[in-house]
Amino acid sequence: MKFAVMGAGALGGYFGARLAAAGHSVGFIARGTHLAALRDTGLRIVSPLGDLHLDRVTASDAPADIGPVDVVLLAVKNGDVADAAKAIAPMLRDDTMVVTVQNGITAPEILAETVGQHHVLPGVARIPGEISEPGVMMHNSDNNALNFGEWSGGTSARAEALLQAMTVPGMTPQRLDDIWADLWTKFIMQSAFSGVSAAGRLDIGQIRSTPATTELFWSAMREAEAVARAEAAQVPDDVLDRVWGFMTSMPATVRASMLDDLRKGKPIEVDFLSGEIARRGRALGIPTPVQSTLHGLLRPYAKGMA
Ligand SMILES: NC(=O)C1=CN([C@@H]2O[C@H](COP(=O)(O)OP(=O)(O)OC[C@H]3O[C@@H](n4cnc5c(N)ncnc54)[C@H](OP(=O)(O)O)[C@@H]3O)[C@@H](O)[C@H]2O)C=CC1
Ligand SMILES: CC(C)(CO)C(=O)C(=O)O
Repeated sequence: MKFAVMGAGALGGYFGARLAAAGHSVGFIARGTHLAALRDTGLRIVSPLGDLHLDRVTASDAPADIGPVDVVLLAVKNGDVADAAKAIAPMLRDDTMVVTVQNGITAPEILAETVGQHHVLPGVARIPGEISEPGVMMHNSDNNALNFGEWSGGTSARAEALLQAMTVPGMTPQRLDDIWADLWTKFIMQSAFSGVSAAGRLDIGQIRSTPATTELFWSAMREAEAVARAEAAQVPDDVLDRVWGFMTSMPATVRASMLDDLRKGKPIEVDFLSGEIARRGRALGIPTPVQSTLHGLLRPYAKGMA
């Protein structure tokens, strides 16, 4: 299949590199010093699942240079989704699939407003990592899940073909019948994790080993779960235990991607995580004091400090 990665950062770089190494055609859309490094020295993945160096990649800041593709992996941060949705027009045919990976619940809707819902396959990624220096993606655990599904549920020939194409070494794709349930499950987790990790400058090990901080994390999750259920999200009855199981399975040094962004002075996704839970809670009449506090503490950094 012919892929394009819109936003070849941590996730886009990782998945795009694995797909390219397996023989797929992959065009990377990047910018700034990272694009310069991709052009000069290629893309390097440092990963417990095996390092990879692609010394030549097709990289540009202009989607027209890549042209129409079968699949666009939309891997920009939430705050860039609306602009990226407009920018990818030259890479779309009528039947191009656009897969999202953003934390939170709003990216598929924002994307669909511009490109149309029929293009969009909402996705959920569980893969801790960051761009550690231009041209280098550091993968911080062996989690590499990319779940996706059809917007309206069930399956389709195109979703099955995509699953097959993405089943390559270093990737664990899964097609789900109800991708929205997984988006909400991750949203419950990530609103709590990113808020506590970033506000407290804490990695996952510190959150797990400090009872008061563990309780804070659970309180934030309970608020997010209440909002999810009021929104009729079909999350499992034991969603919080499942999330905690995932939290305890990750290496102690993993921290939320939002903490990495905060430390780099980059924009952070707080409006799309704790802020979105608090906003929906207000609309639904559900109290969200912990999520609102996390949002308030982090909101000053939403646009970054760089
Ligand atoms: N990192 C992680 O551990 C995880 C992240 N996620 C989610 O995945 C999404 C992507 O995160 P992540 O990979 O960390 O983000 P990154 O910041 O590493 O990657 C996004 C990249 O897209 C680039 N970009 C944005 N807009 C454009 C544009 N118009 N043209 C060219 N390049 C562009 C950014 O450039 P620039 O840096 O200049 O802005 C950046 O290099 C987020 O929504 C996050 O919530 C989900 C699971 C795990
Ligand atoms: C929890 C983690 C690292 C795992 O995917 C994540 O999604 C993030 O911090 O953005």
